[in-house]
Amino acid sequence: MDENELHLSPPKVSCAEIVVLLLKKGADVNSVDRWGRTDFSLCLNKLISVSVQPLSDALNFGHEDVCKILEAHGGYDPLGDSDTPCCIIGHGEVDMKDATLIGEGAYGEVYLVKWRGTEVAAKTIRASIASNPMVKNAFLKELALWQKLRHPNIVQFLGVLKQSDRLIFLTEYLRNGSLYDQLRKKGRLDPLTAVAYALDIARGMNYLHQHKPHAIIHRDLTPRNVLQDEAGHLKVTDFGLSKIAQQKDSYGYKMTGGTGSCTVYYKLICISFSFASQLPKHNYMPVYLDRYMAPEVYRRESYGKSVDVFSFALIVHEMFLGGPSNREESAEQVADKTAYEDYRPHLASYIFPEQIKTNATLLVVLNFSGITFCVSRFEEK
Ligand SMILES: Nc1ncnc2c1ncn2[C@@H]1O[C@H](COP(=O)(O)OP(=O)(O)OP(=O)(O)O)[C@@H](O)[C@H]1O
Repeated sequence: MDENELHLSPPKVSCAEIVVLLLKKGADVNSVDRWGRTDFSLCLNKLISVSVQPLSDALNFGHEDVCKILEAHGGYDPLGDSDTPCCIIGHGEVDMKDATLIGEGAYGEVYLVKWRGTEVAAKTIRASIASNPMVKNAFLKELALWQKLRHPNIVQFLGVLKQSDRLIFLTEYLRNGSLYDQLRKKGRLDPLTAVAYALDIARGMNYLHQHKPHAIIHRDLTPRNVLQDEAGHLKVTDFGLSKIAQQKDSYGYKMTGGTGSCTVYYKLICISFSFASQLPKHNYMPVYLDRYMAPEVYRRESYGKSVDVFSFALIVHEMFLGGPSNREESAEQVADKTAYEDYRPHLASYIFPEQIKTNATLLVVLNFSGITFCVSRFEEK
């Protein structure tokens, strides 16, 4: 099928026509994707690919007609301000033959390498992903946005390694590995450590959410994407890269059940950086299902920054609990129950630290960090 056309039974309707129609119906211009998909065109889901920000997506795929319509209606490209190309590091500067393998994720392997006398992490992107020019382009745009960010709780991006055959980028190296590894080894964290970690993550996320001119939504905040430096501080990494996974789906990659090891809750501790309902919404269809996914994402509804708040709350819960309460269930089962049965993992009062329940200074500390936190009533069982 020509990707410019959707075969509705009959007649054929072009994407541009659908977009115009939906805008007339009052659809939010930043929620209509290049396929004309909005909340109320979900019936088209089976026919269409999925996208994140409509205008960036349309630009990426060269749908000029759709771009014009979206721009005329005030659509924006959150990546538009990242025109600055990624900092390129000459391949002679890093010897990949001397690289030590640190780990492997969905996109490729991660190595420890030396660059300018410093240990840094080199993330390789599988050739099967990077060899597609459109996907590579989208990836580089994301990296260009990342390269502009500077925050003590955001992993520092350093540059893209000039390699003809592969896509490799360098970030700072965090010696203590991921929060996921730590939780797996140690289990439940002591309350003060958990609070300190929560603040680190929240500060990093708050910085992303306050990014101007448009908020950066992580979409894939999990303990695997939170790394720890030698001093014990946590830093958030890999934001925005979940979009690339999404691209993978369009090219026939396998949807996985997710590797997330944990589960969690939402109502018990409701921690919000901001008033989620007032935030801009986007459509996003996840490829990797995981236990941290907000119900609206799983249900393919419009979403905003609050999806990260959901994942964040789950991580906080897990730090107190030490692991998922329903390990026996698959990520998909958990996501399904959360989205459609209003399931929220239980946090028993004997697990929930007394200090957190009663200690008013916690709220002061949280507010002091400039983040609006709201710790809701703890549900006793
Ligand atoms: N900058 C870094 N410094 C130190 N270790 C890192 C760094 N980035 C990644 N790692 C390690 O490499 C492993 C693989 O990372 P990667 O980001 O590729 O995948 P992941 O986050 O574990 O999973 P997924 O790709 O599904 O998100 C991580 O578990 C982490 O331990």
